[in-house]
Amino acid sequence: MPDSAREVLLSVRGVRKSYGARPALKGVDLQVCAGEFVALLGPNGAGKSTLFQLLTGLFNADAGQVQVCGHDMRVAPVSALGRIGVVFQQMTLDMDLSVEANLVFHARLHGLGPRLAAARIDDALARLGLGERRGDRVRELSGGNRRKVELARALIHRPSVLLMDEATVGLDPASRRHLLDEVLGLRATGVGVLWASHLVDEAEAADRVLVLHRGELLAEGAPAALVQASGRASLAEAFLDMTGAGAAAPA
Ligand SMILES: Nc1ncnc2c1ncn2[C@@H]1O[C@H](COP(=O)(O)OP(=O)(O)OP(=O)(O)O)[C@@H](O)[C@H]1O
Repeated sequence: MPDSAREVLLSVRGVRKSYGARPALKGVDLQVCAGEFVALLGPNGAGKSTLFQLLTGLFNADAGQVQVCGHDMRVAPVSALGRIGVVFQQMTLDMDLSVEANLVFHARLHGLGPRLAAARIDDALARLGLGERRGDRVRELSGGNRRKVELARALIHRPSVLLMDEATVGLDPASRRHLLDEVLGLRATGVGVLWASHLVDEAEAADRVLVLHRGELLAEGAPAALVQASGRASLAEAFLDMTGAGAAAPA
């Protein structure tokens, strides 16, 4: 369970979604609190992307409720979405625009004035070690640096909740580690993170792990607690027991 002393930033209750007759989410409940890193671990087809689409307002759930900082996604979508930053599984930068132009575009979408946008872009690029690359077209960057730019973009409006959907897919081990460490470091700023992955090692440092399988949450707890409850030696083995998935190690 989440720490009851912390503010709940993201609340999902009883969320259901089907594609035709096929259920993708069968009544999911979860919370993410301020300064918390929650790993949503699930094999392919578990329903992670469907959940993220609901959380980002791309479509509505068949039933249930999503609230961001107290704003209901159905009733007040603009307020709810304004508190969210997201990095989707598929890259969504404009490859032919520069790093800076991509960030400026997004800052304007969020209503940031030119001065504030410039200051935040300077700050983000410096922190991510991309200051020298600001004028480069995204097409010229490595996969790891593209993901860093997406992270900078997701944070430009200072969201309360950061959603990361399989954000390390296709990255080499060092780039995966850098991105994960960068996001783990956001806890100190009070941002609540929901990190979806099928890679167990990415969940090892989470405050809580949620195991999603075939549209249902099978387990929830700190990594060590899940391992202990499973009677297995590692989180990877516990996850394999629960899901039967061959997802313990990165591809
Ligand atoms: N647009 C769609 N139409 C029909 N079925 C879909 C659609 N999108 C997802 N599904 C099905 O819903 C279930 C959940 O899929 P989803 O993509 O949300 O899972 P996931 O955990 O993100 O998996 P992956 O890591 O493979 O993307 C799967 O059975 C999938 O086949």
